[in-house]
Amino acid sequence: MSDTLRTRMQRAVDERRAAPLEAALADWALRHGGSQPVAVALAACARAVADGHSCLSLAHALPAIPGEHPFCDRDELERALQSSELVGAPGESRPLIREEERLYLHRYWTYEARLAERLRRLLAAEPDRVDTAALQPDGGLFDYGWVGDDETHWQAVAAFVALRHRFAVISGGPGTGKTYTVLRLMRLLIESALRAGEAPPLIRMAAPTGKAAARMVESTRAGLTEMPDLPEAVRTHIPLEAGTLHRLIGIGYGTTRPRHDRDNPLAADVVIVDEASMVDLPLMAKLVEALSDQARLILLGDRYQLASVESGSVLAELCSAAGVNRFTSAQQEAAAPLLADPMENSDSPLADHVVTLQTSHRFQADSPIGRLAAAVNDGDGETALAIAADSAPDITLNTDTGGDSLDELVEAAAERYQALIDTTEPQIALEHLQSQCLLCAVRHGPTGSVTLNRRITERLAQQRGFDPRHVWYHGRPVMVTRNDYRAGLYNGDIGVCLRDEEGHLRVWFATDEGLRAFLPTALPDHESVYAITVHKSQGSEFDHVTLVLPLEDNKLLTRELIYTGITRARMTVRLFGSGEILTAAIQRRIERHSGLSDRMREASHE
Ligand SMILES: Nc1ncnc2c1ncn2[C@@H]1O[C@H](COP(=O)(O)OP(=O)(O)OP(=O)(O)O)[C@@H](O)[C@H]1O
Repeated sequence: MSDTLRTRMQRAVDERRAAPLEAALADWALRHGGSQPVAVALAACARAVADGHSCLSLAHALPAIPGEHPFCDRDELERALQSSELVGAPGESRPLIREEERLYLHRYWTYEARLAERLRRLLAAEPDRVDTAALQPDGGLFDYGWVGDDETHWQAVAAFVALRHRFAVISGGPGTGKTYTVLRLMRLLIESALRAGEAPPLIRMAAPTGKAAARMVESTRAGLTEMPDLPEAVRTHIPLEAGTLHRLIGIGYGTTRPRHDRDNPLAADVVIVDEASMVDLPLMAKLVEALSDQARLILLGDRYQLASVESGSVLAELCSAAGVNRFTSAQQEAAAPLLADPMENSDSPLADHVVTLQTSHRFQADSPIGRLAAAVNDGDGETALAIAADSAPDITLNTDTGGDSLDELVEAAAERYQALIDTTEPQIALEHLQSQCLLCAVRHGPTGSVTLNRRITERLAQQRGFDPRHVWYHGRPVMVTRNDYRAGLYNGDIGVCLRDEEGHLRVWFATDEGLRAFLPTALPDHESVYAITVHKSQGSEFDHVTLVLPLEDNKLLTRELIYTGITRARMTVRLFGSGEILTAAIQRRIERHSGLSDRMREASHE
């Protein structure tokens, strides 16, 4: 019998329905006394994690060998789980943990439980008294020019929330002023310590990727130039450095155990994390464990963006448990001078910690891209299509995705990328790359990034007479796909290969230290970047974006993916895909199973 299961699992691996790890885990379970349903459940848990879930939700589906029907019925599964030595209750040390309708790999149960426990402690800390005077119009810190008399200045409220609590989330789309808010918040924290004769807080900034960290520094510097009245005594305590979260908590190459944890906490009074939507469950759990007891954690990000490719969507879950700008009555009272309208009462313990900024200061409020993004977030495919069809030149919609149309897309892209071949100036080539991008919803298939990269390379080679089989050529744009701290190149960095006067090929990047050239052989992992996936584009912005949808609907096409793709554009968006596929995508939400929201809800009943 067991051999049958092993054979079936192996067949699933051979047919690429299952990963080798799933078969290995099922085999391990059988060898360690697990029954067949338990072996299949263990493999299914590993698969759930690989698919981005924190656990296997038994309420959604019974465990199955991928591509087959559930392995057994619910009763048989219950009996198997209850009688197995491999399955334990929360807190037990067993490979699988059963908690209500959720089945976890032990490690993921621990991440989730510890994250929730630390967050609950942060939430339970006595709120600080905040003098709202500095945040009001007369305080002079926040520009009230754009806010109507009967409107709430949500940036000021976000600063209030982060000053009042040890844990705060400031969510907002591109240009909604997250950096603007955080700079003023840092100023208030530093000034209040200096006034009290205390040491100013040690503030550390970090982001999930090196590139996002570099952008954080860039925005902070730019924001500081807009604060000419900032006293020098305060300015010197505002950090002008940011690193990856891995680096912050001391996770090195080849280890997943951080140097900083409960026993060796981080030296930081305030930790500010940007692009927090990209932080997965294990990393978020390690981050909160590394905080000292008195530290303040501020997460910045966009609740509507795609989550990390790894398991968990912590930011989105915390935000959705909090709702959009609703406070408990106690907090409404404390924030009353800042709130224009009475708001709906919330009884979620998270509500007081989350503020959503909704006004972009980079685009006009009623810009077509802003309206399209809002319709996508509302799941309103019909309105999204109407905006897309009627907003040229900001947005254009190409619903004819036939072969000719795809050929034209490749042809037009190749035409534009000729500019990289026509220049020998790295600055000009890099600016050109910042100005436009072809974003693909998927990696494989006729409209996937792999195919489009290949086709554009071939077309350029034909037009410009080079051999497309040569990996390196003058004008090749590349994206780094792995951090290389020594080289100072990070996952997501985009560079361009140019031939210098002596005829040598060098790859140029705009880094913190200005333009730098690398030997092609010295680059960390990388790939051509005429077209990239929406996932890879997170944290980047371009003037002009073409978002290419697949020709067939697919469960990975979600509202979050479409939103992330279109909000990468600063000026224009071209949508390439059928109306049906676009609306189907807008209606589909990323669904990730986890127990985090339930655990946080429990906090209110403690
Ligand atoms: N209240 C405001 N009054 C005037 N200008 C503002 C205000 N808020 C933000 N801005 C300006 O809008 C621009 C975008 O703000 P900021 O960089 O803080 O946004 P962000 O949310 O951090 O954006 P991103 O997510 O793209 O990094 C900046 O130039 C900033 O100075």
